[in-house]
Amino acid sequence: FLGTQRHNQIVKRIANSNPLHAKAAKKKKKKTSDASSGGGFGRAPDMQKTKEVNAFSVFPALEEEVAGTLVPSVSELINEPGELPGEIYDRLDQIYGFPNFNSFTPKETTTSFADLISAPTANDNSKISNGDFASLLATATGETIPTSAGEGGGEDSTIDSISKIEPFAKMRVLHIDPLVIAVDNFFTDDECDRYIAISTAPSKNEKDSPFQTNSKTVGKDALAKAQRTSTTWFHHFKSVPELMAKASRLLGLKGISQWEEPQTVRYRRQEKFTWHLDALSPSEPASEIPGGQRIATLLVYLSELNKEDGGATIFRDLSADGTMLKVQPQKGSALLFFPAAGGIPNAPFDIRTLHCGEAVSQAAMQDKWISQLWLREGTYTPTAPAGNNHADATEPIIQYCTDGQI
Ligand SMILES: O=C(O)CCC(=O)C(=O)O
Ligand SMILES: [Fe+2]
Repeated sequence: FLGTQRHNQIVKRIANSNPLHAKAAKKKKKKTSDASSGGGFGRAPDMQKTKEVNAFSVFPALEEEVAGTLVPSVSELINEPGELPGEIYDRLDQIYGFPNFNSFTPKETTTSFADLISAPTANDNSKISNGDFASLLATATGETIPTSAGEGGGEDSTIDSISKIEPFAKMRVLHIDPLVIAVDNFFTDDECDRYIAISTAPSKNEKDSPFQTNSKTVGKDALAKAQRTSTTWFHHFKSVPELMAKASRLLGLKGISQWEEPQTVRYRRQEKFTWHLDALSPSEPASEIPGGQRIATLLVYLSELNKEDGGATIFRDLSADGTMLKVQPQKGSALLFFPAAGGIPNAPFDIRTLHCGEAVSQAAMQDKWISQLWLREGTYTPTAPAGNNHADATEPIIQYCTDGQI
C-alpha cells in the first residue's frame, strides 16, 4: 500500500493536471455545465499512420469533443503498482456504480445504472447519438451459444465468504477517463496453469466439461463484423471458483449472479480479435436484453507475452506515456474496464473503450491465453455449457474462500 504522503502527492498531480478531476464528485448533483473544455493533461493518442489504421477505420475517429474528454493516467500510477488513490475509488463509485470496489465497508449503491448512463457528465456531447454507432457495434461474445434455458434458482444469493479474500494491493491505473485498471497478482501462477489445463483437458465428468467454440465473426452486418480467430471455452461457474470469487471481491459484489459465463480464450500464433466494443448493441434496448447491459469487462492474462510476441490488448483512442495504450499480457494480471457507463450521456456504451486483441506474432514463445468475464447490470441467466448455473458455484466458492482449496 502507498504511504499516505505519496498517495496525496499523486492525487494532487491528478487534480492539478486534470480539469475533469472533480467530475466524479459533482456527478451526483447532475452537473450540467460544460466541463469538457479540453482534457488539459497529456495529448490525444498518436494515430500512427500504419496499416493498422485501415483495420480500424470502420470505426470513425472520435469527434474532437469526445477526444477532449480523455484523461490519460500519470506515470507513477502506471508504473508503480499499489493501492488506488481515493479519486479513483470515487470514480468507481460515482461514474461506474461500484461503491464497494476492493473494499467491504459496505456502502449503499446510490445511483442506478440507468442514472449513470443518462446523467450529464463532462463527456456531454449532444452531437453524437448512439444510433450513429449502432451498426458498428460488435458484441464480443456474439458466438452461437447454445440456447438451452439456464437452470438457475437462488441465483441472487449472497456469498459472505467472498469478503474473506484479501483486498488487491497491486493495482495500476492505466487510464483515468475512461478508467482502465490492471490488477497484478490477481491469479497465482498455479491458478493460471489450472485454467489452461481445464480448458484443454477433457473433464472426468462429461457434463462438467467446458463448451468449446471457434466462431470466426461476431456482429450482425459486414461493418460490425469483428473478427476473432481464437478459440473460446465456456466454463461452468462451479469449475472456476477462484475467478468468480476474486472477480466479485474486486468489484465489491456480494454474489456472482450478474456475471456471464466465464470463458477462457486461446490465441495461437497469428490469431487475434479485431477492433470492437464489448457493450451490447443499442439496437437491442438494454431493458430488453435479459440481464441488461454489460457494465464491466475483466480479463486475466494466463500466459506472459513480451512486446515482440504481440498479443497486447490495445485501446485505439487511449494513450499512456504518449503512445497508444497497449497492455502486454503479464501472467496472473487482470485488466478491468467499463464498456458502457461513463461515455456519452444517453448512449448505452462508451465508444472511447474501442479495443482489440493484437495478433500473437508467429515467433512468439507461447500462445496467449486469457480468462474473461463480463458483468451485467442485472441477474444474468447462463446458457452454456448446458446446465450451467450460478448457484452450483456457491459451495466451491465458500470452500475456496475458506481454506484456499478447490
Ligand atoms: O484478447 C484480448 O486482449 C482482448 C479480448 C477482448 O477484447 C474480448 O474478448 O472482448
Ligand atoms: Fe473486448
